Amino acid sequence: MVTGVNGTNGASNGNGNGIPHVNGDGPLVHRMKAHRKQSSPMAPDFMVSAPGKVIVFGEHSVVYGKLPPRLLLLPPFPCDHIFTLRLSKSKRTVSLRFTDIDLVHTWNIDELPWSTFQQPSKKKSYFSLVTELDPDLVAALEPHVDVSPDSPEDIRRVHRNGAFAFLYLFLSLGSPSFPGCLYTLRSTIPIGAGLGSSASIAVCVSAALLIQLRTLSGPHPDQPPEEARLQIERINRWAFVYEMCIHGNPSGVDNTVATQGKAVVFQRLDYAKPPAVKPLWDFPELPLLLVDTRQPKSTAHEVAKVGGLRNTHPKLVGSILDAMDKVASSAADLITDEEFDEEEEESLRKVGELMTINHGLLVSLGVSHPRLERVRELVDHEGIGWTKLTGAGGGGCSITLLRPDVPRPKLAKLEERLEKENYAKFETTLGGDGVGVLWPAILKNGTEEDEEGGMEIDLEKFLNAEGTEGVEKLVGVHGDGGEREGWKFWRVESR
Ligand SMILES: Nc1ncnc2c1ncn2[C@@H]1O[C@H](COP(=O)(O)OP(=O)(O)OP(=O)(O)O)[C@@H](O)[C@H]1O
Ligand SMILES: C[C@@](O)(CCO)CC(=O)[O-]
Repeated sequence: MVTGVNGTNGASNGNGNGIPHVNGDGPLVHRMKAHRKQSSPMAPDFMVSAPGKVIVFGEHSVVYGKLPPRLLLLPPFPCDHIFTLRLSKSKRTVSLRFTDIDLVHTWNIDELPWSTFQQPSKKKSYFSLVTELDPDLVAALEPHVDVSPDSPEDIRRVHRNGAFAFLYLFLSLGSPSFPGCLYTLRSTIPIGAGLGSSASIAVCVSAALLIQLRTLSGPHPDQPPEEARLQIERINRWAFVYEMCIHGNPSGVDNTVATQGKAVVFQRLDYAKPPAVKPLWDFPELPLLLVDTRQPKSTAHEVAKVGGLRNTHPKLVGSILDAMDKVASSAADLITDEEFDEEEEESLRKVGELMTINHGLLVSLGVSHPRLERVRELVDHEGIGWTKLTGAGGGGCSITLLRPDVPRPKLAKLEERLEKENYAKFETTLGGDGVGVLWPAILKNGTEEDEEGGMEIDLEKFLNAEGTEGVEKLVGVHGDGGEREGWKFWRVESR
């Protein structure tokens, strides 16, 4: 949930503990449980967080919407965190601070191409379903997105993408009277590792802007599930637009799972309609080892590569994509079968075999990488599980389903080998919450300040937190003892 802290604008009720009035969904009254101290001038309005994801089956084939395209996903922690700080009304600037990629840029709000975005034929509403980027809007942003012209080409391109995606949403949703703002992001998800870092940011930016527009009333404890679902849908629609700016032709699966959380089966049959998303409440706790090759890759590049191969060999690639769909649907049937038991060798072996087949098909599409093949080789050599790449491939991460009886020394040997060869291993909690809001940005995080209502997370603390661990410790959604008091989530359904 999003929280208004500053009290300098309409989003706050004057005490800093109010929630904005809501367009369409009726007003929401929510009071902070804890007594609040005076806000510091560095305090942000609110924080938004969204998780990354692990694709267990169906990457790439999902882009082509085959029947039945089914994809199993698990969103893991860690999370992204976006922070927004509202400046004084007299400041007519919008600033973006993407610290992980050293992108800091400020635009003068009055110099942005509002006239193009506000034309009646172009203007979108906060609930619009946008399925392609408008070339006129893209062209209008062109003079504003080359924010690091003196940087090396690769950095320049990443900064350009970030600036472009942010401005596309900012100008589509905002208006020339939008107040001056600073958006600061720190992420605990490795970039370009196949764990959905871009989708997580897409969801954070979308949620933050929609909250600022006061188009979302939640999350709040008494929210009816239909209302929560509608709001999640709005966030997801605009997150998809952000993903289109970064990736060109995304399926929408990454932003969907980052918005909704949990494990889901995702289907996109028709791009003109929202995707069908089925949460899997009882997704088994599979013993997965997640390994990062530390080989950077680009989803846009890998998706374009498969597209090129499909154009050259339409029938052949078509049948490979069909086979991948069949693997994904077989896995969905298997895992949701009453007989499935994640502690039993037979059940795990069947899922493992499907992973091996899925990986082989991905290899045939050319989206593996020697460092991914090396992980598979090491795991196969020790005979301790089944491995596949996850996400777009071309580097990034692999997942290994471990056999139930793997002797500890064998696993330790593998981990030692991986470390020597510069791989990173992830411990993750899978199937967690989706987008969350901290409003106001006050959190009980195990310090003495908890007794006084919690610690106010100001921008300085946020920027100075050391590394991923520091960010997690300061503002992480989950503290050591479970969910942190403060963060709120849209609950789309109960079991
Ligand atoms: N922490 C971050 N700060 C700013 N931009 C980021 C950050 N993380 C990712 N991005 C944006 O997302 C792009 C990487 O997205 P990409 O889809 O290639 O990787 P991914 O989302 O981690 O992987 P996958 O799509 O396979 O899950 C970067 O080039 C950058 O534009
Ligand atoms: C490769 C892909 O299927 C998953 C990337 O995480 C692309 C997409 O679905 O947009």
